[in-house]
Amino acid sequence: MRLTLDSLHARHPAAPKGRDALRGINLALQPGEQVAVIGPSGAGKTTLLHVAAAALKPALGTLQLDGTDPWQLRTAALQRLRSQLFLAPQVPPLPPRQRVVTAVLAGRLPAWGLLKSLRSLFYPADIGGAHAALDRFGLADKLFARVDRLSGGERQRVALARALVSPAKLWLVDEPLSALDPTRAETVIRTLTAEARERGVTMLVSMHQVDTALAHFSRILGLRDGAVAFDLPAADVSREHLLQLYAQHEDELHQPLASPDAPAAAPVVMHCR
Ligand SMILES: Nc1ncnc2c1ncn2[C@@H]1O[C@H](COP(=O)(O)OP(=O)(O)OP(=O)(O)O)[C@@H](O)[C@H]1O
Repeated sequence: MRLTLDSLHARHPAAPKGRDALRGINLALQPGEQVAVIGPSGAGKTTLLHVAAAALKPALGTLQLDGTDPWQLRTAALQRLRSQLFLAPQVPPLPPRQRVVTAVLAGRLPAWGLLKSLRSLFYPADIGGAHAALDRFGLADKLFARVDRLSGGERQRVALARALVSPAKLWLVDEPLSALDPTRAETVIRTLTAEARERGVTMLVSMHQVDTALAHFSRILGLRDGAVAFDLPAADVSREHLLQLYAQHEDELHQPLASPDAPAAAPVVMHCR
């Protein structure tokens, strides 16, 4: 799916009279493109994903999905378009007593009719599909576990497994690694990018892990104060770009950037006694 934002402004719904959280964003993603959004806390990353998912109406400017402005559509057409969008929030709102299999198959609901969807709540309709999706995120053994018995990181991965069973053509993923340890985070981001590539899905992912974003995405969007600070191939993002993007928020750069002039770290010497 092609995603286009043109001179777009948006406000947080809880602050309708406040300052715009997004200010004059111009952005275009081609079908199948994968872009990481980085920037300090409060930069507008989550707001951008919500606007792109047609969950938050722009205050000014336009959003287009495959050339259509969703906010010009009638309700039924808007619902159809939304079924092609998958928004994975940072904290997935999973019903606590639900089984994991049902939570994953909720991703399939837009492709099913009402009757099949209701039936699947009691008799999961595609257990094999849910199992395969969970397996990609190392959670196959949790298929019948209750959601409230999962850790925060496991819940986050269940929410991502939903994307794999959904019919969506645009994935908007908000900080998918925030509850994961570094090794797990590496596996998850590899899986997510590979699956999106295989399906030809367009993907916009917000991240705080700058080094992971640079390693796994070919295009990086730097957001600061609701505006695009840079939109560059990952290979062109320099230390200076990152220092400017995170100025006064240096603590948010998970791994402090080594100065190019700094001497290489001394090798660790282990002494045997
Ligand atoms: N609950 C809220 N009530 C009012 N305004 C909010 C709220 N949440 C966010 N905002 C406004 O929207 C702006 C953008 O917030 P947003 O959540 O999009 O940023 P973010 O880059 O995703 O931050 P983080 O990395 O901390 O999740 C904030 O700077 C703030 O002005």
